[in-house]
Amino acid sequence: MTEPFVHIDRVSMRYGGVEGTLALRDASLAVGEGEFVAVVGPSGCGKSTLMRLVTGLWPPTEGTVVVNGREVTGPLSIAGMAFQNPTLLPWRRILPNVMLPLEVVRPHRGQLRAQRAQYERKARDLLKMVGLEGFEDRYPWQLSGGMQQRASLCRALVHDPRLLMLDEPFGALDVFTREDLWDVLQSVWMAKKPTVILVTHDLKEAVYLADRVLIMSARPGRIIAERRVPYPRPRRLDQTYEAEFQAIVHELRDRIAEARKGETADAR
Ligand SMILES: Nc1ncnc2c1ncn2[C@@H]1O[C@H](COP(=O)(O)OP(=O)(O)OP(=O)(O)O)[C@@H](O)[C@H]1O
Repeated sequence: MTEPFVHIDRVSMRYGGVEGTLALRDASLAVGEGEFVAVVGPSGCGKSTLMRLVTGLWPPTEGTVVVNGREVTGPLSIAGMAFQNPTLLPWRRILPNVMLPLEVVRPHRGQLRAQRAQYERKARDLLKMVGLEGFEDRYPWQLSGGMQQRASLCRALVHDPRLLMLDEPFGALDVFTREDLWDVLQSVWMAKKPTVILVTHDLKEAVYLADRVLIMSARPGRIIAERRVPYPRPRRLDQTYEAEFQAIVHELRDRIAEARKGETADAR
């Protein structure tokens, strides 16, 4: 088997010193290059913690995280990220907010001055794709929460990251916007094939988007099971109403319910 693009190997994470909260224990996970995985599990089981370790925002207490053949020891520049709360800079208009990674991430930051028009076109195309054409010159506070979230997604994608880390990016959106953005994400994935790790509470979303759904135990979290999703792409929203699709969603729900029962004496 080829090396996984993301390899989390027996990682534990304790916040706040030896007496602190054990968020992950002995968690392992391998994701192939270009694969789309979703991570689901009971609330508080350590999903966001897992994301922070992969992106290098926190170091693990034990174990290793390797991305693209290198151990992660600090913030990862090849990753695009989007979270549940849009984190746009309030003093910047939408277009420069979306273009921010191009100012920060190599090799783009060295090329930005020479290729500004091209980069700007790309940012505008993404904004158009998510339905924000005409809002490029607005400030974040002039947009609804859902619109800000779309802009955040554009910012996560603008530098064509090889790794896309999405932590509940659609959690706060209404169902129609959410489903629109699933298809935006699906199209981007089909076009560019980034490796994607998506944390979500929405099991339908997980099954619709991922190649593989990973199920975490209750805290201290680790991956306890996985479910492959057999459908070729592009997937269509009407498939989500089919019996087989719904059976997969139910199977995941049952497994998470079981994981919650194991919630635990074990949590320290
Ligand atoms: N910065 C922190 N300091 C201390 N404890 C933390 C910190 N971040 C998370 N925790 C604790 O670690 C555990 C796992 O949190 P985490 O946010 O990773 O879970 P989650 O699965 O993403 O939760 P949810 O499903 O509710 O979003 C929780 O008990 C949480 O309180």
